[in-house]
Amino acid sequence: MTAMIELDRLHKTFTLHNQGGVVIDVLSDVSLTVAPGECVALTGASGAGKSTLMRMIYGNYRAQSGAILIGGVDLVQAEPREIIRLRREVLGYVSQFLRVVPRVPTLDVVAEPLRAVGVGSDEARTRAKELLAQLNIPERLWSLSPTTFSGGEQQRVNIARGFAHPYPAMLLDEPTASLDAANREVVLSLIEDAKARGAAIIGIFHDEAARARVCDREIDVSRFTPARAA
Ligand SMILES: Nc1ncnc2c1ncn2[C@@H]1O[C@H](COP(=O)(O)OP(=O)(O)OP(=O)(O)O)[C@@H](O)[C@H]1O
Repeated sequence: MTAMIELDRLHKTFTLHNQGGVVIDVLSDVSLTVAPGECVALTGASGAGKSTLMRMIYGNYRAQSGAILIGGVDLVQAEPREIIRLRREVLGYVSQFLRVVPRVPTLDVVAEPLRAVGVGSDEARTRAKELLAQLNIPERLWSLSPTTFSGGEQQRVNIARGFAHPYPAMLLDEPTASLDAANREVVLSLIEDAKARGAAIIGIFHDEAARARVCDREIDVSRFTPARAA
């Protein structure tokens, strides 16, 4: 099957302009493919480069060389406009933290990614309600902005939002961290559903049991870490 996500000989350095222009070699020669329906876990010690790699795949960090193909579009070469389109239609990102927009009701926060791809208001809200109910957000909170919600409630709203649109490619950054057992189970089944409909997923999971259950392969990112001078 053709890959949905394909990383080809990526190289990433950071230049510390405020520290004498020191160049840190973080990742080199990263090649990796993820097929539709497959979930790959990034592992490796703290500082190995897992978050850096995720941020590169989402287009937040620019690679020095190599290619990041998402559904055939190379993010390394793409114009900002193209990256925005890709994030809206193709590439989802779910972190543990919600970026709260003040005054927008929770229901609309969750429905928004669907509205953005042209889904009608009623259908988008129906899907949002379904996800909020699944993630045990009490109905009395749906019309309120999540600004004042607890950390756990915000995390679950963020997950609902992240899974509203069926992205063909998804990046998951610790999606089960600090959830209770029941909600963790809901998130794992959302991931399984996404795989079943053909999503290609890359994730960071410190939760080993979660990783073992939903991931098909593990990639230890330290294999891409250039030997660093002491
Ligand atoms: N913006 C940045 N500027 C300079 N160096 C950075 C930057 N971001 C990350 N690094 C360096 O890149 C290396 C990899 O960091 P990264 O956060 O990707 O690791 P990680 O594997 O996600 O670690 P953890 O499991 O602790 O989150 C570290 O040595 C870090 O200091």
